[in-house]
Amino acid sequence: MNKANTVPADLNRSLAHLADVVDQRRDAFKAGQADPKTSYTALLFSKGDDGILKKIGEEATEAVMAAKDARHANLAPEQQKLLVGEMADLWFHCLIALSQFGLRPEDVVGELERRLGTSGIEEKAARKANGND
Ligand SMILES: N=c1c2ncn([C@@H]3O[C@H](COP(=O)(O)OP(=O)(O)OP(=O)(O)O)[C@@H](O)[C@H]3O)c2ncn1[C@@H]1O[C@H](COP(=O)(O)O)[C@@H](O)[C@H]1O
Repeated sequence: MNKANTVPADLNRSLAHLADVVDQRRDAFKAGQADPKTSYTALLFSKGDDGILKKIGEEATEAVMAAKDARHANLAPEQQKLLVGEMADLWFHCLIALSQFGLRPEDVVGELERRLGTSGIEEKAARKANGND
């Protein structure tokens, strides 16, 4: 996995492009211009907060199960491919949730970039010291 032909030239741009599609579907659904019968994204938005969040739980569980299967199969390529598919489903449904709450993948990537270089151990210790944990 992770060979050149499977890695987008620009991960941020790919995520932003997909988020644009999702946001357009969200707005079209609200305007009555996207049909849940023909658009899976519109179908998710028709389910509201609870339906969207429930789907994230389902997809996360499916990703965990695929990871367990991949480990059991000694990371055989076919199982790795299934795991990538489940992770892609999970990321996609997270993009739907971000859109539902008026957020963008750029917000998440920005937060991850902000954290770059800060050890999670140090960050947690600082939170505890500040009484925020
Ligand atoms: N990236 C995705 C994408 N990834 C996953 N999925 C869908 O997410 C669903 C995953 O659900 P499950 O694994 O639970 O399987 P399921 O049986 O279909 O779902 P349930 O019946 O269990 O609810 C599948 O129906 C996939 O087709 C996606 N659907 C859409 N997109 C993107 O969104 C764009 C707009 O899609 P539409 O709104 O459908 O036109 C597309 O062009 C794609 O770029």
